[in-house]
Amino acid sequence: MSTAESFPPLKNDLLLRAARGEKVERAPIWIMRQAGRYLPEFHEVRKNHSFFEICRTPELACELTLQPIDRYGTLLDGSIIFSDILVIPQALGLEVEMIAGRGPVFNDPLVTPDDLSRLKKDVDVDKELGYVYDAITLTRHKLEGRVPLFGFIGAPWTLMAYMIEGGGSKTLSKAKSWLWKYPTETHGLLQKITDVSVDFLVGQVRAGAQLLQVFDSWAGELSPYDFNKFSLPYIQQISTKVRQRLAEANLPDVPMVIFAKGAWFALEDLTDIGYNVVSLDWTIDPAYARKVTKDKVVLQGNMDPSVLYGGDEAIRETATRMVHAFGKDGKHIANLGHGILPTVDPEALKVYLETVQRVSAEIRK
Ligand SMILES: Cc1c2[nH]c(c1CCC(=O)O)Cc1[nH]c(c(CCC(=O)O)c1C)Cc1[nH]c(c(CCC(=O)O)c1C)Cc1[nH]c(c(C)c1CCC(=O)O)C2
Repeated sequence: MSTAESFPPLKNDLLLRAARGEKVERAPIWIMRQAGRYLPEFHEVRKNHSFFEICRTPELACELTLQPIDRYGTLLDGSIIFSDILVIPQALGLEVEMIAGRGPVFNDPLVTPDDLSRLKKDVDVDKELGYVYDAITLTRHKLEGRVPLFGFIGAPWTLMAYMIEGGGSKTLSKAKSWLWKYPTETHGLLQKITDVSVDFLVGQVRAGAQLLQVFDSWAGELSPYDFNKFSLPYIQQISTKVRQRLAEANLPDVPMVIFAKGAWFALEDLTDIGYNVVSLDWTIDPAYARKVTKDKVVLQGNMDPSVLYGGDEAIRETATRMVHAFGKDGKHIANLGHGILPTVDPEALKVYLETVQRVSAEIRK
């Protein structure tokens, strides 16, 4: 395997500097789901391969990771490895398929704690998910240092919810019923996912990931009380243990980002659990977030992804307002408040990227 020393030198380190909380010349920008279905070049590749086949083929995962970087050039300051949060449930032994029009579907989701015996006992994460590491290493080379590369995972609560619901769900009532009916088994499952996640994130850094993001996409479905009990302790463990393990292995102490979608109530707690960056969805006002987080973390986000359907003028106006709201003193990584939607015009995203870069440079002069 390649060592960090053998990767091409980084030419644009704006995202890394901003994530560490340094004062930078303008807000860096990248977009959640920037490699995906809104790009015609994505569909060109996708029509010949299933989704998880792409994830498991490092050359294809690399090609898709690079598509937005090739298209937008210097308008993007970061990349994220093409993969999915559901590779961990797969590594634990569950079968997941991506069905057109429906999204992810588990063939045999967990129904009661008896089903936990179907999960693998000792998961050799490096063996099961080595294909992600290979994709990361290859991509670091092919990026040629243009921008840094994110690795990622789904948070334990979000993954547990998928494993029980068996796919998307409006209410998460099946997964939530576990919290109260089977609290002991729930904590056991969350711990198991956490342990695998720690190994997996360390492996991603060893393979070349320069930042890490944890997606707790379903955080906002929990009450504050249940979030504190069933999500927060595990995402905290992840940052603490990953940093310990990176130090022990002499690997770089990479910046970590937490995105707990919908969990506005947790904003203050999220500043104290070992993450450098807290990612905000669009329902949180940037000035409010700055006040609550007391400048302890870098903030990421947060334009409503649907504004990209609103025409160039609305995009410019909203993006400008957002950049001003996060302030000229920095500590902001621009993004959307959630992933870019699949039917957005790629030219609309370009307007957003251009506006953010221009306005944020202007106000910091
Ligand atoms: C919840 C979640 C998933 N996956 C992910 C999350 C967390 C982020 C979020 O909250 O949106 C994370 C993810 N999924 C994908 C990436 C790749 C990198 C990138 O952001 O560019 C990342 C970071 C590719 C993907 N993951 C998926 C696609 C589309 C697959 C296809 O071609 O059909 C892509 C490009 C499929 C996927 N994967 C998942 C769902 C619910 C779906 C279907 C619906 C949807 O796309 O939003 C699970």
